[in-house]
Amino acid sequence: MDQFDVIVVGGGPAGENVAGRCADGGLRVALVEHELVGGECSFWGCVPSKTLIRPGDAIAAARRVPGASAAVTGRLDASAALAWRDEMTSGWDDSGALPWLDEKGITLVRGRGRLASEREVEVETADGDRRLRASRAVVLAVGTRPFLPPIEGLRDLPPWDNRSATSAKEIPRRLLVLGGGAVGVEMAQAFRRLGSDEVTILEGQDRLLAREEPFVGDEVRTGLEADGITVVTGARMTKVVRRGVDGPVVATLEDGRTLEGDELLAAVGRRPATDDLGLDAVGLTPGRYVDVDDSLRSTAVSGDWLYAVGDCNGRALLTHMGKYQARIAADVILGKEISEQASTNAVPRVTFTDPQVSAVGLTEAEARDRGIAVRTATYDLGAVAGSYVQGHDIHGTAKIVVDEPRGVIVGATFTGPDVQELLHSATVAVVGQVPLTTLWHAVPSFPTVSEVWLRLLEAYGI
Ligand SMILES: Cc1cc2nc3c(=O)[nH]c(=O)nc-3n(C[C@H](O)[C@H](O)[C@H](O)COP(=O)(O)OP(=O)(O)OC[C@H]3O[C@@H](n4cnc5c(N)ncnc54)[C@H](O)[C@@H]3O)c2cc1C
Ligand SMILES: NC(=O)c1ccc[n+]([C@@H]2O[C@H](COP(=O)([O-])OP(=O)(O)OC[C@H]3O[C@@H](n4cnc5c(N)ncnc54)[C@H](O)[C@@H]3O)[C@@H](O)[C@H]2O)c1
Repeated sequence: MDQFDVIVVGGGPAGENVAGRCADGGLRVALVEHELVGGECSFWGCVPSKTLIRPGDAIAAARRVPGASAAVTGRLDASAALAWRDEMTSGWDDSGALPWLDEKGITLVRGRGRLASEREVEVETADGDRRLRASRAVVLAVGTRPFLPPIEGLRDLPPWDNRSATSAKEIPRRLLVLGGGAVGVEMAQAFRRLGSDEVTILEGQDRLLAREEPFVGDEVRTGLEADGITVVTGARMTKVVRRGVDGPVVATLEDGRTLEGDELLAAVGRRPATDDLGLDAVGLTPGRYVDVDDSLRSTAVSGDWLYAVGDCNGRALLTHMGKYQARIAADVILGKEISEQASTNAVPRVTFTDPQVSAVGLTEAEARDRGIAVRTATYDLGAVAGSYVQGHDIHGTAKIVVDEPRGVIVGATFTGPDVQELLHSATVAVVGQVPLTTLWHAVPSFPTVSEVWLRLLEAYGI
């Protein structure tokens, strides 16, 4: 039996961070990973998707600038974009991540890990099974896998998932996208701009990105349609079939309409990768998210030894949130008094479409559901001087959701080009619970898009 202080199962961003911080704190750490160290984010999620989005985004940005637009004459070079994606994923090779583990003294155990009993993990390695024992903690950081809805014929296609989309070697001429959430809208626009002639998104809800403020879905839809993408909302696919071995995919909707494409990307959410993790050996239910408290400890396993961080606890399926939870969990394991706060009140999120969407904290509807006495302010992001000097056709919206009795912001949303960089100012305001009367003295520079803060406060009545 191999003895460690801490065993981390899953080497994605959350697992790497908890392992690194525990090792920095002087603990002996084993990191168990059965595919690539770096996880979904580095190889089939954030990194390749943002790389595929960037070329089209850069061209769109140049086209908005008089003078620069004249220089955009040719077509986007899709094969160079795919080659850059290959470079950014190191050709799906994780050897670049390994020296870091060595430097920290972390033992990498390659293989599939399973909980065997309290504090024990069995790993199926290429050289046979290995049993590891942790004196302090076992941390689950196994992430998620794509969810496939039970639609007739869907599994048999087979459909593209996030892995096939982000590692695509060719741009399909016609792409159907099932699901208008983050993966669906980002990949739809990326492929359209990389050269797909026809892209259609089918979303079951009445609008895209339905968990965000309602104007978000409307503005993203307008942006996608301006690119020539067809958006179908409030519709259900009942059946799908591929004609012949390599023929087109034909999807039938509930109302009898049919949609045709060369590939179908299923982007309808995720499920926890916990079905084959030995959860039953410690009294938990396989296939479910691992419920944790604010120390990131399992709420259902006694003895304070089992933790879950990142996607697999279902709190916030985002890399930066998994890494944040990892830092908190490591500190708890190291004996510090600290607890997770951001996942319930202050999750920052960016959807990298054009227009971009960035938001933090609660939407107006969520705040009202929580019984907060809310007042909001909204401002046209294109109407500030910082936007004019960016070029023509800079559109977007900024909205703050204010807890009126307390005079603090509990949520903020921005749409428009490059609003990703506005987000952290809002996150600081939400997490710091900065009174609006204090924010009034945080003067945004002229001419920056951040001046929208000033306009929002004026619109609120400060
Ligand atoms: C297309 C796409 C784009 C995305 N873009 C963004 C973005 O721009 N920004 C953002 O914040 N988030 C983004 N996300 C979400 C982000 O990828 C996840 O939130 C993040 O990867 C979660 O990190 P994790 O460490 O919890 O899990 P993962 O990254 O899924 O890593 C889990 C690791 O555990 C390993 N593992 C699983 N089971 C076992 C086992 N039994 N034994 C050993 N190893 C195991 C897996 O091989 C994997 O390496 C995107 C997701 C997708 C699909
Ligand atoms: N930029 C980013 O940060 C980024 C990018 C991509 C993914 N992600 C993360 O990855 C996770 C997974 O993304 P996702 O887009 O797969 O899931 P999601 O939950 O964000 O969106 C899924 C969408 O599919 C729709 N849907 C569900 N079933 C359907 C059906 N049968 N027919 C039609 N539509 C259906 C839902 O209404 C929803 O709009 C997200 O939670 C997100 O946090 C983040």
